[in-house]
Amino acid sequence: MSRTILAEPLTADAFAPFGDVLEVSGQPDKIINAGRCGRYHDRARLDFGPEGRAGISIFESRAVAFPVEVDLVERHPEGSQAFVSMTGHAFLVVVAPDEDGRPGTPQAFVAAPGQGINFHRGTWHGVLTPLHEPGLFAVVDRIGTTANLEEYRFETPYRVEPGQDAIETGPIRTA
Ligand SMILES: NC(=O)N[C@@H](O)C(=O)O
Ligand code: NI
Repeated sequence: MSRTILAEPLTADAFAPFGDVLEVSGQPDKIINAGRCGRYHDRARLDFGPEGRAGISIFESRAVAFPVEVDLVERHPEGSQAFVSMTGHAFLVVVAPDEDGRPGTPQAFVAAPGQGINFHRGTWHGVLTPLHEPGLFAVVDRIGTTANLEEYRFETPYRVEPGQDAIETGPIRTA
């Protein structure tokens, strides 16, 4: 028996309690490269703790298809974690509020092509979940000597279905 949640489109406002959405939004903060490039400057709150350092790892993960069963979430108590698709495909993001040290009811979002995410330190989240192959991502997170990982397994899994507005199209297409 599982409980169903609907994945909604990822927006900065809806995701704000959990982290940052990495996307082109508003006007660029700086125009650089001889006017050819807009820089959307410093758009995520990164945190690697006093003992850790920033690292970029490459994740090559198998893609999944809806409905997606979520029976496990995790969090990183010592640092933030960012997922940046290297193929421009959509991916599923599952987060949950903390309720006295345990995850509450999860929320699911579909990150559209052109969106990445950065979980703030300690945010309960599902693991990297690509929706299209290849599931190739750059992951910016804490490198350190501790595990920096707390996992929680739900007694009853959640079944994530796409909400009607969730965007799943393939790679970003230039105009
Ligand atoms: N464990 C690991 O490196 N990845 C997870 O943290 C994840 O969120 O995918
Ligand atoms: Ni993680």
